Amino acid sequence: ALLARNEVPTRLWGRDADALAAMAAARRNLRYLPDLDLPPELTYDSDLASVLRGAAIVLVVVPSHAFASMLDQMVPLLDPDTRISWATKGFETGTGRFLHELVEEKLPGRPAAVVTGPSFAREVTAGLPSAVTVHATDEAFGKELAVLLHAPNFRAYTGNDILGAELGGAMKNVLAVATGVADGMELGLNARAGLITRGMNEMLRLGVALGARAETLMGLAGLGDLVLTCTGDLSRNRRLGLALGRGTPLDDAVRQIGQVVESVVTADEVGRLADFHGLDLPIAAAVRAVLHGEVTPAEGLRTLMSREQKAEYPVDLFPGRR
Ligand SMILES: NC(=O)C1=CN([C@@H]2O[C@H](COP(=O)(O)OP(=O)(O)OC[C@H]3O[C@@H](n4cnc5c(N)ncnc54)[C@H](OP(=O)(O)O)[C@@H]3O)[C@@H](O)[C@H]2O)C=CC1
Ligand SMILES: O=C(CO)COP(=O)(O)O
Repeated sequence: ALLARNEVPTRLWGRDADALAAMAAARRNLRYLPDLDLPPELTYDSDLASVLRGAAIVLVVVPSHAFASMLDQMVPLLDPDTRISWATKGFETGTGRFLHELVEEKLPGRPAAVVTGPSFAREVTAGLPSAVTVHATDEAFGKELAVLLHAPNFRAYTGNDILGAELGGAMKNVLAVATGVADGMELGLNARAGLITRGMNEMLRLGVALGARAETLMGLAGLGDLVLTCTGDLSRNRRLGLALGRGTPLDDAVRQIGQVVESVVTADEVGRLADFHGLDLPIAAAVRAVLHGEVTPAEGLRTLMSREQKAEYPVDLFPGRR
């Protein structure tokens, strides 16, 4: 909708031809955003080959668990000079691989970019002010995509730390569950701020271990999206936490939300990455244990609160930088 409003010729593909036809007729996304008008310039096509033919840029926004299979469907159909971008937040399910690693494996050398940052789809579609960031493997492509997205009420920044940008967007979903649980248990505003800040500490420590830049994680892709998702009730991941904190079983909570809740798979992948790098990330681990039903939210909280006292940053994250 944003691109079409910017007069960028935009074709929307989806796997459900009937849903697309209904969207085209109503000019509304009847299932997910039924009350918001979509721009008349947006076109719809359920044939993947025809929608990809001649496309200058593809923007993939399927859930992370579907990203690899979506790429596999697209690769044989893509023109050689089509550039690829995504707004998906998460890792390859089961391996902890970053999505840019999948793109590089399946489309080696192809310019690639992630669009990420604090941006609830509902608010962007409604034209409310938002700011995101575009991190790309190719500087010219990142700038071009940011220009296409940039609008009077939509700021698109650029960067070249694709790993950091992806990590921030994936990890904030797990941390949003933690703050949601605390709020669902009515633990108060101090608990919420403490969890957001100590969650940021976990994002920074994992990010630095993986080679991300701290600035990326302190920017829109990390802190910005963390604050949004931990505090905004439009967040599905926060709402999952709220429901768990109030005692709703996981399956019921996911069913009631009725959309993708990325943390359910991302929590495992964050655990996998943390283990691989020998890192102790207690909030992310507690979320994972709650999601697996290994502990109740109350037990998870007790474990977090009874950890040993220590320095806020026991290890210097940036040795030599003062
Ligand atoms: N919503 C938001 O505010 C934001 C979301 N994101 C990220 O975007 C991604 C998608 O989120 P969102 O759109 O909100 O999720 P939704 O659950 O609202 O929609 C997911 C869409 O992906 C489709 N889909 C699911 N599996 C497949 C598949 N295997 N092949 C093709 N299409 C598939 C679904 O189709 P169907 O309807 O037929 O099930 C649906 O249209 C996530 O990674 C999320 O973190 C990023 C920024 C903001
Ligand atoms: O990523 C988002 C906003 O930036 C959407 O968050 P949820 O997936 O938690 O709804």
